[in-house]
Amino acid sequence: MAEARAIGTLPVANVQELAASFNKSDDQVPERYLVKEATTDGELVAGEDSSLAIPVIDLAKLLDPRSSEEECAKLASACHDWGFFQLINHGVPYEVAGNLMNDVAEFVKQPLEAKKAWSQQPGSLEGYGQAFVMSEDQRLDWGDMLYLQVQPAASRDLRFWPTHPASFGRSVDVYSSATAKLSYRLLEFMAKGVGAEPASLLGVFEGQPVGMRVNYYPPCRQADRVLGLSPHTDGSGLTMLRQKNDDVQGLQINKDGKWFAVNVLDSAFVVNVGDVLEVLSNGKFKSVEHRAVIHPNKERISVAMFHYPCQDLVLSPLSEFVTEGEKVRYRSTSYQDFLMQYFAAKLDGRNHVERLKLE
Ligand SMILES: O=C(O)CCC(=O)C(=O)O
Ligand SMILES: [Fe+2]
Repeated sequence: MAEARAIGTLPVANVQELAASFNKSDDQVPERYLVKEATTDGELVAGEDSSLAIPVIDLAKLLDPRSSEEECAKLASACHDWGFFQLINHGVPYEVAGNLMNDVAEFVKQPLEAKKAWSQQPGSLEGYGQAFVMSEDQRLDWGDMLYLQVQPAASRDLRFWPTHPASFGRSVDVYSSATAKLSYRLLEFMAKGVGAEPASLLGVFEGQPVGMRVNYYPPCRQADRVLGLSPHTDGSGLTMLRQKNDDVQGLQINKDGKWFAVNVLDSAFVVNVGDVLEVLSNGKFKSVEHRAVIHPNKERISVAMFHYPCQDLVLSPLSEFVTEGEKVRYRSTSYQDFLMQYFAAKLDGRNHVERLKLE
């Protein structure tokens, strides 16, 4: 990620502060945050009915030889049809995620002046602020972020790591080691689910960088006129997300042109396929467009862990994933170039991965 660190974003107002005064006023949403169409317009499927909800995958079933094959197949179709699933029985202790979420909430609660100690610096992706703001007239998202490279430990830039609360660093360390290990297990089962040898896929990801993004979405009185995070795909391999309050919905997934709201199950990870994994799998797993919407009177905090591939990767479908007689569907590119482009543009649906498609 060294090169990616050379790119940055334009500084913009802190949304937590803005929301605090806006929500007490009678004003209209500031022009720069206004979406063209209300986020409630168009078809939105709430996902109460299980056939309309993202699939649930059970790690205990994947690990049990009696159910593994069936669950692997379910995992593979979840990654193909939805690009998303919720993972239960994942074995990451409740307190490991709980400690991180508490520390993150503690960080967010501090006054802005205190948080400024960890602000993004010009030309840097890491730190507290926003991302993907490339021009003065770009519409802005209703949220603040803290982005850090968290693994491997030697790559950490501690200038951006909050020292309040004091346990923050330790919580991130324990949590990110756990999600990294879990991501390798999942990649192995995903490969098996499509009949591919897992070794080369694992070789691309094991021991490689992990980025962490804390998303803070303040409430907004006119919630349907703003977006917390614009529609996008993730530039990673596999992303694993948890949120602080499981009762506040925010994440929505675009499937067949409809937005599906995700009801996060208690203590589950929401896992999704990123652009890199779509390409490596020759499209057998899909990097699906998603967005975050805002609640009218509740804040929401989510933490996304981005599991990246090795930095010198030539990004192209792995031969294990190109079935005999099947076409190679993506052109080959240097992963570094891909990443530079990803972080040097505004969030814009599936455009990064679409550009790599051959058909
Ligand atoms: O907050 C969410 O639910 C979505 C976050 C997300 O998509 C991201 O950080 O890339
Ligand atoms: Fe995302």
